[in-house]
Amino acid sequence: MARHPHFSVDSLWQLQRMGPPSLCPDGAQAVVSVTRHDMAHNRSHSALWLLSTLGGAPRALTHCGDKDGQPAWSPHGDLIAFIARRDQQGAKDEEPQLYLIAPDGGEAQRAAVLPTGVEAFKWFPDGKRIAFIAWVWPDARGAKAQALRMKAWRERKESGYATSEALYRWWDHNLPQDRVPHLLVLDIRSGRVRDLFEGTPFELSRTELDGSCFDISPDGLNIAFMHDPAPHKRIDHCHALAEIDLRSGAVRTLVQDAGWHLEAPSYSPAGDRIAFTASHRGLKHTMPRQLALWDRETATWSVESAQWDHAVNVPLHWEDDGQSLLFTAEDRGEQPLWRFDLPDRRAERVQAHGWVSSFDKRAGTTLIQLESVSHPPQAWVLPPGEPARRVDRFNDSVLASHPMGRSETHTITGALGDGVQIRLIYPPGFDPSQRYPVLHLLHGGPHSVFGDNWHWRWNQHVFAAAGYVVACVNFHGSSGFGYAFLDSITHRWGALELQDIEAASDWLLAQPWADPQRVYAAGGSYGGFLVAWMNAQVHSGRYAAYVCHAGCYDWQAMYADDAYPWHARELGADYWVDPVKVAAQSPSSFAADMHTPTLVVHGALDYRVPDAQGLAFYNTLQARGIASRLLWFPDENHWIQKPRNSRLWYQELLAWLGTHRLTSSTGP
Ligand SMILES: CSCC[C@H](NC=O)C(=O)N[C@@H](Cc1ccccc1)C(=O)O
Repeated sequence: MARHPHFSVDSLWQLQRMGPPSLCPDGAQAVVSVTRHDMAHNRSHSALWLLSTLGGAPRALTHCGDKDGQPAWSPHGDLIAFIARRDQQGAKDEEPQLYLIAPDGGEAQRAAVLPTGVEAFKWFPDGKRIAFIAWVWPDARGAKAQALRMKAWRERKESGYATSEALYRWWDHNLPQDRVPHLLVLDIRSGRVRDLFEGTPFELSRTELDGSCFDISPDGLNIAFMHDPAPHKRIDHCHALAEIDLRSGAVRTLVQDAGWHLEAPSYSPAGDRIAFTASHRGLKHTMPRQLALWDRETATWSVESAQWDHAVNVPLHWEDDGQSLLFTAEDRGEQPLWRFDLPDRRAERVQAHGWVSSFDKRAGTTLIQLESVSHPPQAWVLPPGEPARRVDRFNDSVLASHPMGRSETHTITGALGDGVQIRLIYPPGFDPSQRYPVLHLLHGGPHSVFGDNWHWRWNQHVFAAAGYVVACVNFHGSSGFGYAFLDSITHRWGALELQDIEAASDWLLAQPWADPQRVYAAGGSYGGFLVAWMNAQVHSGRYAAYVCHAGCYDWQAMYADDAYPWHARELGADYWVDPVKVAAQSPSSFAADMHTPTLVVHGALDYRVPDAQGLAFYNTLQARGIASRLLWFPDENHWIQKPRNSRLWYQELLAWLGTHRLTSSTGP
């Protein structure tokens, strides 16, 4: 029998990545964007595909585009709109544009030429108009004036960026200089565009610019949106909900409360209520998103899920009867789809197990994208009263020909005597009578999780197939284990997490298969902070080597990041108020105690954890004569996203780990 090669970074990049689905009105088909990668040419290509929920084979819908994304089926089913940057009809798009295509064939047509491009959009219920988000110059009136400003901007010879804003960059890009995100409406037949915020001080959230930041009422007469009501925008401001009357253009505030951050408005089927998420930032920065409702008749709002210890994800999807809502929410390393029943304020799982990354529901048909630690998102239809049925086959042959090891979870006793979950991923053909190296992968956030979900960047199976038992500890501060667990690390970053990781290492080292000379830890961002922290806090000879990817090293210097207004709420103080408290949580303060070989990785375009953090850490290790290596990418951000850079990343990590083991002189 032929032996299949193990899963590797090359097999990872052979897998196709499916975007969120949009169902047609009768639920018989869904459209998705599917991205394929070309390792040889270091390129990616996205096209639209149709999936039948009734049993037919998937069908490619677009062929000419290169980056066709965010498809949405029109309310009458006759068209699919999507966003693309194309070279067609004698014009090359300078900015992403809206395209329309008939689901049964033909090629897509540009819906209009939108000078400032389009970020996200939604169909009006009449199927004749589309509301979309674009970054516009607020002082320029009309499409012609915007086009002139855009042309002048593109042709300028200076590259300097000048701003007086507090919020001017986000993750990996500068926000467009002097432009703000507005909501516009395109009339498809006439091509006319109206800027709903023109001449007003309103703008959408500068950082959460997707279709969930606004919603169109079922009668098409109003649009509800979230926005920062303060004139000087900051990421730590609480957002309010407002509604614009499309006939008069008048905007009225629906809910505004300095303590509550409000997001993702969604009209009920009758339009009489708006569901949204609310988190009480006035109390704590870490407060979870709860489900809330605004009532038109009484003009009052209420939190509906206060007694349910889960953080509600967006989007919120109303069931047709207006009595319940669908959304996803994490639960102990899973992320099921839930139905929240409004009359008795109770949540029940719609999908029993696993990790639902996105979903849609039309005409009684529910389509979910279900992933696990061992496969990327797959499309499943959930027929009422019947077992779930898979409706795509995108990656089956690649996965079938690259066997993976099994995975399981254990609960150990961690800091404060609490139960802490470890997810283990074993090498293929794992034999417990043999010895294996152990690799901790530490997640970022800190308020996120290594759940039963697929990872493109920290793919556990690539490491497991190279021979490591991979251990993912969901340390204190992780999401999905209740609010007390999530908030327990606030103002003392590093302390409890380290106890959990160390307890997990004790547990792992007690297993007969664990090689005590080959225990490693690697992590990105907050996970990178943790490995830098471990390097100073854990005694020599415990871990053979570390990998610190985009790690936070010095919380004072981290003020160069785009999230600086959040620091004090997590660390307990700003550095000028209590420098000792901030320094006590910074790995840089303990550089003299570091001793373990470390690979430092950083991308120069990372604005969340600027690369000066990684460079300072690496230079310190070099200056101190500790074995270290730097992998620096001039063209990557917080994440390594290009196929060839990703391959180099995995190769460097595996080579680094492979060359380090403890000897009798170094430990254990
Ligand atoms: C809680 S503040 C950090 C927010 C954020 N969380 C979402 O992932 C984040 O970017 N975390 C970084 C690490 C970091 C922590 C604090 C300030 C800047 C960056 C991560 O991705 O781990």
